[in-house]
Order: sequence, then C-alpha cells, then structure tokens
Amino acid sequence: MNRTPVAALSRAVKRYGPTTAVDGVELALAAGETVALLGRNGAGKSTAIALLLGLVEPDAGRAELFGARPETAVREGRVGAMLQDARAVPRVTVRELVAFVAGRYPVPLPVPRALELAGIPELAGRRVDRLSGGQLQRVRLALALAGDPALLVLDEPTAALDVAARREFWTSMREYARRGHTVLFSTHHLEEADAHADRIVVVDRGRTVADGTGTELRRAAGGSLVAVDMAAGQGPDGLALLPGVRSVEVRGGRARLRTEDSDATVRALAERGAIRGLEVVPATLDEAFLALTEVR
Ligand SMILES: Nc1ncnc2c1ncn2[C@@H]1O[C@H](COP(=O)(O)OP(=O)(O)OP(=O)(O)O)[C@@H](O)[C@H]1O
Repeated sequence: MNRTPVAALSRAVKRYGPTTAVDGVELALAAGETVALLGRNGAGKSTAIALLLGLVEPDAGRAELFGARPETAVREGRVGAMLQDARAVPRVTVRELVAFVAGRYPVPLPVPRALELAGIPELAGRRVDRLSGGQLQRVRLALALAGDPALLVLDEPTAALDVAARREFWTSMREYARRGHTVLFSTHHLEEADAHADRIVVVDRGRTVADGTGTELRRAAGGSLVAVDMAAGQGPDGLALLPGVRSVEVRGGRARLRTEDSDATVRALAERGAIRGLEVVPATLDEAFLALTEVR
C-alpha cells in the first residue's frame, strides 16, 4: 500500500516581515481522508494552505503534495483549490468559464457534471459577473472540481453560503470524498468540521495544537461537566480536590464541576453521599476549541 501522504506540511515555517504566519505546523493527509483545518482568525490556516499549494515558499521545513514539490502536482492537475480571494471574470458565462478551466486539465470532468456536483446546473448560461456572492462561491467550487482532481483544497468554502446552500455544498463534497478523493478544508464552523471531516487539525499561532476526531478533541480538551445539587447546609469544601476536577462553580445550590475524568469524579461524589440531581455532560467542541486555543 502506498503510504506517501497526499499532502504534508512538516515543520513548515512562513514569515511575513515580523509576523510568523506559520510556525512549524505539522499536517499529513492520507488518500481518501477529509480533514478540517480549524483555527482562530489569523491562526495561519490560509498560509498553511498557500504553502501546500506552492503559492508561497516555506522559510523552513517542507510542503509536499503526493511526495513531491507542490508545483509538480498542481501542474499535473492533481489538485483543485478554492481560495478566499474571489475575483469575478467579466462577461463570460458560468459554462464558458468552467469549460475553459476544465480544458487545462488532462482528464477533466464533463462540464455539466462539474456544475451538477457544485449544485449550479441552472446557472450554466448566466454571466459570472452578475452572480450573488453565494452563487459565485459555488462557481468557484465548480472550477475547483473541473479537473476531477485527486485532492481538493478549500479555504473557508461555505463562508458566503446560506443554510440550504451550505447543506447542498456538503452533500456534494461527501459524494466527491466517497469516490476516494482527498479533501482539506478550513473553516470557522466547528459543527461543520465535526460533521464532515474524518479528522480535525487545530492550528493556533502557526502551530498544530490538536489533531484528531471531534470526540478525541472534546476528550483531550477539558472532559466533561458534572453537576449535582448540594444538600442544605453543605458547602463546596473539598469539591475541587475530588479526582479529575479542574474547576468548581456553585450557583443556586448546584455545583458544577469541570472534570477530566467524570467516572472518577462521580464515584468520589457517591462516596461522599453527594449525588442528587446528577448530570454528566461531555464538553462541547466549542469548549474544546476554546480550551485548545485560549490566549495564554
Ligand atoms: N501576505 C501577507 N503579508 C503579511 N502578513 C500576512 C500575509 N498573509 C498572512 N499574513 C499574516 O499571517 C498571519 C496568519 O494569517 P492567515 O491568513 O494564514 O490566517 P487564517 O488562519 O487563515 O485567518 P482567517 O481565519 O482570519 O482567514 C496573520 O497574522 C496575517 O495577518
């Protein structure tokens, strides 16, 4: 089996003057994987994507596609990309533009198929410079798909899409991924990352701070919340010392314990005879993300 990653950044560094946009980020995508790149504004996601596509050169470390320099894979038409800077081309129709781009690839998708996958067959005859932001976004998806690339790289692909368009977008993307293609997308929508990626890579200040499934990230970054009613007259004394507990908050006669090991915390509460109105809630991905990227 060929284990060369489809896309890899190893200890990649990219500086812009005094700003280190990417500071040793690690990333590896296996064939057929869908991976989400998650991070705050300015975390380095777009720069990491630009490095992978060979649009910028790393100052240190390596960026590779299919085990070679990114330019080679891009030239061979093995990569389709949808980046953030959308510039409309004047006067041409959607069909003409997609056909033009498809014509530059060795084995492109038929244009109607690219339009269908992007969910815009009805826009084929429309002028590109008269489309709405969301429509244009999907034309850009059709352009990224036009060459039937093995790897699709999408920088915040659903940013301009409404709820229905977003759902259609992910339906298309899943179909594309099901056919064995590899997809890397960046997003600020944690629920999208959780729902549509096999794996989430969290980038913060140019570094990879977490890499795993949504469940693994939730577990790694703060465990669960255990809540119990306190008995009359009982204070919070000692709760912070129970196994696993990171923090305690008491409000309205109810104690909320943030814990790394809810089983151990619940057992210890039971030993104290303190289990009334017990509730155990796993950390949300939002909480995990905030914990992983909190300003230290
Ligand atoms: N061409 C550039 N020249 C100078 N600084 C840049 C350039 N591109 C990015 N940066 C800086 O590098 C850092 C990382 O930016 P990048 O666009 O990669 O982040 P991002 O995670 O994609 O952010 P966002 O979610 O806001 O799109 C930021 O501080 C940004 O200001």
